[in-house]
Amino acid sequence: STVAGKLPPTIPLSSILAGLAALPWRPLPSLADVYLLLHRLHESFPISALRLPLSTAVFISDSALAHHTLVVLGSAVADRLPPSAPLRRQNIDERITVNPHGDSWRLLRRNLVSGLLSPSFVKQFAGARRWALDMLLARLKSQAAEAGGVVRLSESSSRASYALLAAMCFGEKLEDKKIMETELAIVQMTSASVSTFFFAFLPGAIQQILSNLWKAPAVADIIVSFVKARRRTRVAAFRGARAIPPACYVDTLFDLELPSSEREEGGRRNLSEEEIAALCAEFFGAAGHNTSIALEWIMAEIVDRRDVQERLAMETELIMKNNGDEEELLRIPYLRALVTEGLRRHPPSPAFPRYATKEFEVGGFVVPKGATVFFNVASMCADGNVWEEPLEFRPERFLAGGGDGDNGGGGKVMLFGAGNRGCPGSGLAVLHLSYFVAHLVKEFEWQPAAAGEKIDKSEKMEFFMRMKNPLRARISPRKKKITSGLN
Ligand code: HEM
Repeated sequence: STVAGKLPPTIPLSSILAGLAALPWRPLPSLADVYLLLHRLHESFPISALRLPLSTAVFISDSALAHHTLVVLGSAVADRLPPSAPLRRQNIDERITVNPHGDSWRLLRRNLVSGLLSPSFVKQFAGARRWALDMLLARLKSQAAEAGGVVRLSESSSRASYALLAAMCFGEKLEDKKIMETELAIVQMTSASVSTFFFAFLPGAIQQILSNLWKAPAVADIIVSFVKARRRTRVAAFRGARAIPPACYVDTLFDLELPSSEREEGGRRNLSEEEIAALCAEFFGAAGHNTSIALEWIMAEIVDRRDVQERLAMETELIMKNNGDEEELLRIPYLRALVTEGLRRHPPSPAFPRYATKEFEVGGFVVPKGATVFFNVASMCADGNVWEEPLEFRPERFLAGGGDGDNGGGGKVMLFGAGNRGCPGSGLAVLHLSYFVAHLVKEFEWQPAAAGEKIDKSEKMEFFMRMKNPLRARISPRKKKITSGLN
């Protein structure tokens, strides 16, 4: 039945044109353009709609409305927009991020959450984290030695982040060249899905024509080859009668059974190697770049903040005295506040889409069934009605008594989405960020590359919001401050 009420206001064409005029020109607007446009328009429009010929896009830029929609009305937006025809041809439909709310989605998500992301599994990878960190520190030291103390963090940090994820995914510490190739493959797959995002809004027949003209790249061979290699290792172990418990993401996927197609009703089936590779690619895509981009932003914010670095180094050092295991690291309130504030100030995913599976009402407006609902995270994080001085980087706001709540913003931060489809990897992301930030600051003192230089914090929207000019900073070994008298 129809809910009484009206559709959210449409942003006037004049405002959209003014916003578009300010964007770089492209023949087809990309997802990135939508994000940028939204960000510029959010203040006047906490909720708005754009009627397209075949569907409606709704944009929510207000945290209270977003929270209500995702958490209270959750089931109304429990799906994401189905992939467009050209992307469907890749035979990679079984993915957590895009599967409709149903059995396959539930099984795949549960497999990830209760497998790879479970506390015991995560703990198992402490060695891999140390290995990736050592790789990062070594690269930074050699860069600094070559360039008079100056480093560029982004390349090294994304390599370390991919190395760690590859270890979690394939159970193997890959050599540098293979990590680089994996990273490249994921970047290519991600940009293909970004550039075809708008296909999904076109009529089916046009999508079909486009899918004949343009073929989305299949899952990269390199990822399929890692899956096959892992299968061989497992078969060899079984032959040797060694029962091996699942040790990485791929292992859990080999063992998983999904409901099978209509042909064998009620039956179950295992995933094919290509499907497993697609799920691995999804894991890298969801976890890789945004973590390393967030790390770069956090470091950019603290390069010229000696006070922040010293406080963190001091608190970390005190904890490290007691063994310094990762669980202790996560209990340092200042570190947690710093990471959360970094994510708030520079959310790597500035918006995320959902799909309205039924008509619903929010903020006095009606969102029609079939609408794509975009949650505009960047606007919520920069909302002056919610945050005191939102453009300032102030970790203290997330400490008890800090004014903005001591529990990650008390529901005000939507960094990881919310509700039953919210990001399942938020804990892992925060762990990895805390781990890298704490060690980078414990190991080095960070300063602008040239004395007195201001860090350029301009943004550049690709699939993620990254630094337009990658961070360059000067590092030197940190001198220990804590004297024995403090212990
Ligand atoms: C800084 C890092 C990260 C950010 C900012 C981030 C952000 C997000 C956001 C905004 C969503 C959409 C949530 C929603 O619709 O409510 C999402 C979904 C998702 N994220 Fe993350 N994420 C991060 C790291 C990770 C990691 C480390 C993983 C590892 C497994 C991961 C896996 C996923 C998956 C599988 C989904 C889809 C969930 C579903 O549709 O059921 N993310 N993420």
